[in-house]
Amino acid sequence: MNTEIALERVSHFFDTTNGRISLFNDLSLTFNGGQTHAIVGPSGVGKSSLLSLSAGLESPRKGTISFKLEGRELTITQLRKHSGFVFQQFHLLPELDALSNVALPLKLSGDQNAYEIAKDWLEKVSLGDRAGHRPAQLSGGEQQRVAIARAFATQPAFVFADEPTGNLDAATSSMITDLMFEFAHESKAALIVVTHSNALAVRAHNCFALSPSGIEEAK
Ligand SMILES: Nc1ncnc2c1ncn2[C@@H]1O[C@H](COP(=O)(O)OP(=O)(O)OP(=O)(O)O)[C@@H](O)[C@H]1O
Repeated sequence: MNTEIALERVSHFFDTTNGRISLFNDLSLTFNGGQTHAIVGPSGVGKSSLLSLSAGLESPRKGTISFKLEGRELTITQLRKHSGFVFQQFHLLPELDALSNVALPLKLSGDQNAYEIAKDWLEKVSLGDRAGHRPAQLSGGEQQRVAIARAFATQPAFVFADEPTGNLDAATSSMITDLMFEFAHESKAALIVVTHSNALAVRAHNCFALSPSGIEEAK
């Protein structure tokens, strides 16, 4: 299956009132479908920006990024329909309960069985009994499990995760990492994850180390 995100000679920078912040120059890499990819590197080097570009949330200043699903080029709008997201700060809607948070992207895509599917996913992350609880009534680890259920419930081809274990203790991080990798393997989604956690990075098929001088595959 030819599913991939390909960055070709991508350069990115921000022009600020204090001058230009250059992140990377002429960077080329491919994230293949059905595989797990970690992006590691020192703070401020541009990992989150690289993830954002790879997810089509931002456009690079120079170079091209193409998205393919089973050999077909995807537009950004099509890519969005096939993408799931997990963030360090969970990004759940505070006024919705766990079930509605997971059901929301399914409802937005017109799925008639949104609530049944969401219920199954909450059970998969062992939160079936917390379906009626809002994010404020859940711990950080529980909120991240809801976010993971939401990300995978739509059967995405690509899941983008930015520091998904950044705010969690070691035991909870390990549980969250297990869930993400288990679901990525089961669903054959490409998982692209930015992390400072070595324990998480070593689980990925590919580990890309970003540094001021460029990117290299760490294993
Ligand atoms: N919208 C923006 N405008 C100006 N500068 C930005 C913007 N977004 C990011 N930056 C800067 O770009 C650099 C890279 O940021 P980015 O968040 O991608 O790094 P990171 O490697 O993910 O860092 P960390 O590991 O600390 O989260 C930082 O210096 C940041 O301040």
